[in-house]
Amino acid sequence: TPTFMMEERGSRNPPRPLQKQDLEMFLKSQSRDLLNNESDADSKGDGWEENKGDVVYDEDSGVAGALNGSETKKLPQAIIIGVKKGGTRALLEFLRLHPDIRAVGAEPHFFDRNYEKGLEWYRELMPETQEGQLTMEKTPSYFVTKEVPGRIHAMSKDTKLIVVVRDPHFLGLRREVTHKHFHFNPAKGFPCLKRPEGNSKPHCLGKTKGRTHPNIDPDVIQRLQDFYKPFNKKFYQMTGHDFGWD
Ligand SMILES: Nc1ncnc2c1ncn2[C@@H]1O[C@H](COP(=O)(O)OS(=O)(=O)O)[C@@H](OP(=O)(O)O)[C@H]1O
Repeated sequence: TPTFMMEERGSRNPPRPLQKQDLEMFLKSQSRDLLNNESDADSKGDGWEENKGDVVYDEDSGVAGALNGSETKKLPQAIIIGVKKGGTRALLEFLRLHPDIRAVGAEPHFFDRNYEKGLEWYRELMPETQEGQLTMEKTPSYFVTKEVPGRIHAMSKDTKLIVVVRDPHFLGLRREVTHKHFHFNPAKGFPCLKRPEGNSKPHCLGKTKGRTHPNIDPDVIQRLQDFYKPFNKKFYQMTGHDFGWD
């Protein structure tokens, strides 16, 4: 992953404050990672690009655009912090169908990799919102970074942290996303996003979602189950729910 630097290595120039073009350059340099590898062929040309483009490149993202009177950029009130490969992209994309949710399509990695850039840098990444709209982001690696909980708490103790394990916890939103927004894709084996209005094809996210899994040696599976058993048990106790994973 390319590293974004404010000061060139070996440069004699002193570090300078973050500028708008720095942010744009950073976003472009990180776009594969930020877009969660969603630049795959099967997410192109299906009429859904604006979902992510809106974040990174559009005027509407606020990265290049000016705010009008009623819109502001807010720090996120809810963050999907993990788990990696838990379906976090799908959850965010389905949540974004709701008109009261605005989200960064890319993964900002603020609380793990970019923390030193500061909260204003982070806020600047956020989409503009109107009153009543929730701001969200998802970076699943937050879940495995020990500094993250303290850092999020320091930003706001009210931020909701969402962890996808199986049934996602929703956010007290009115019922807007319904069965009409889901289209089951048998090849992928999961539901894809659908816009009930218009004729756009269902959007199944990128090639990295719904990959063929290799066959795993049963001994390895057994070892993994044995290893995770005590952690799962603790997790069931914490959540008050036996997920039956072992
Ligand atoms: N509805 C829907 N849409 C898209 N993807 C879905 C969905 N449901 C589950 N999955 C599976 O979720 C896996 C990817 O999880 P993440 O998006 O959290 O991955 S990542 O950590 O951000 O890279 C990825 O799993 P694998 O394909 O096994 O890697 C997806 O197949």
